[in-house]
Amino acid sequence: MTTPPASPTTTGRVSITDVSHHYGRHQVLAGVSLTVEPQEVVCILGPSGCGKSTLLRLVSGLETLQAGSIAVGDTLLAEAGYGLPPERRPVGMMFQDFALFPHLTVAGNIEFGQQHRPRAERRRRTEELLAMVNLSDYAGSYPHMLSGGQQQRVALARAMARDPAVLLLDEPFSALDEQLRRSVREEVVRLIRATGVATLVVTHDPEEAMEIGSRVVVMADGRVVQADTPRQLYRNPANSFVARLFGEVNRFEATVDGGELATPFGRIPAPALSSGTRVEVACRIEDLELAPAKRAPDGLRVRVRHANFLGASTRVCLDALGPAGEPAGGFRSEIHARLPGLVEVTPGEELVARVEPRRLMVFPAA
Ligand SMILES: Nc1ncnc2c1ncn2[C@@H]1O[C@H](COP(=O)(O)OP(=O)(O)OP(=O)(O)O)[C@@H](O)[C@H]1O
Repeated sequence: MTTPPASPTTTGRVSITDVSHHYGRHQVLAGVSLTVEPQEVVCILGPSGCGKSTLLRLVSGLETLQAGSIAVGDTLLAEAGYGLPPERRPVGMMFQDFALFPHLTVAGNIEFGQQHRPRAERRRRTEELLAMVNLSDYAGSYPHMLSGGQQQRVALARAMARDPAVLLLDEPFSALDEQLRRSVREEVVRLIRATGVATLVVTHDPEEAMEIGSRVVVMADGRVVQADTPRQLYRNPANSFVARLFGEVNRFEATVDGGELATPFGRIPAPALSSGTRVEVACRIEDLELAPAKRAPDGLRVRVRHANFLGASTRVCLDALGPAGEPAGGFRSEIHARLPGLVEVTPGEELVARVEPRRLMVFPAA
């Protein structure tokens, strides 16, 4: 007999507090804390091996918690030495490969895990979920008869079948081809938001994280590096790693001198840093403006190496020049700009590059 969920009414904020985890002597999570509010979709973003899936497995109960605590509202799911069994946690999980049962129909897949419910109620809930994911006509079909996007929606309905307070999605769209991914992603996120369940999505795709997460938790080496809105992560990254995760940047070295930094794009104030501090100055390549040298006396002199038209934008590769037109020293001389639409430039052409000072990002030197 299957045990019922902790409580069908369990709800509230998901709190992951100071969670650490080792596999043998290999530490994969080191003091991770994060929260997800009801109705919030939070993405966990980070490179392969940084511990994202392990964190989801700890929340679902597939892995035993070694340190820290995990709770939903007032219900403790796990702490060191204690863990609710997975089937009693108010958690729904959807995996990268959908993991549908091939021998069960669509309705059978969605009914699975609802054994604690009386038969009539199970049927009713399955019908509701089929309608929610727009697959009522496919109740008797088998998974192999459905498209990738339809299978994904069945997997979502199955994850929702026990009315979870928390939905965990592990790389949910990576098995879909590029064309399908965007439309399925929009549809699934719309459905999730409509249900109002607190949702954690693991991805290694920054664009996907920005598109679906109201907040994004960036992880590296088992730690949270920054947890913020997509806009903050893009405009105010905590360090150079986060800056580069969300797009290409030009990076320069600089040294603080009398409360100011001399950058290739002019001097900027750095009142909080003492003289002699070495820093990295970075700017997004789309924040660079290019102008003909004659019309713009101020700025960084650059010479076009080559340009690539990419449809929505043109990416221009440039050499930074010193005041007398020689290749500039003191920082990497190759820089890039991404300009909207088609931009006609000629290799060898000299231009002036400018960046609004507020768009320059300053980080500790690596
Ligand atoms: N059951 C296990 N036993 C031993 N080591 C494991 C186990 N599961 C994961 N690891 C290791 O722990 C680290 C973190 O794995 P995890 O799957 O959590 O990372 P991830 O960020 O989800 O990576 P990916 O994006 O590649 O899925 C990796 O180095 C992995 O090899």
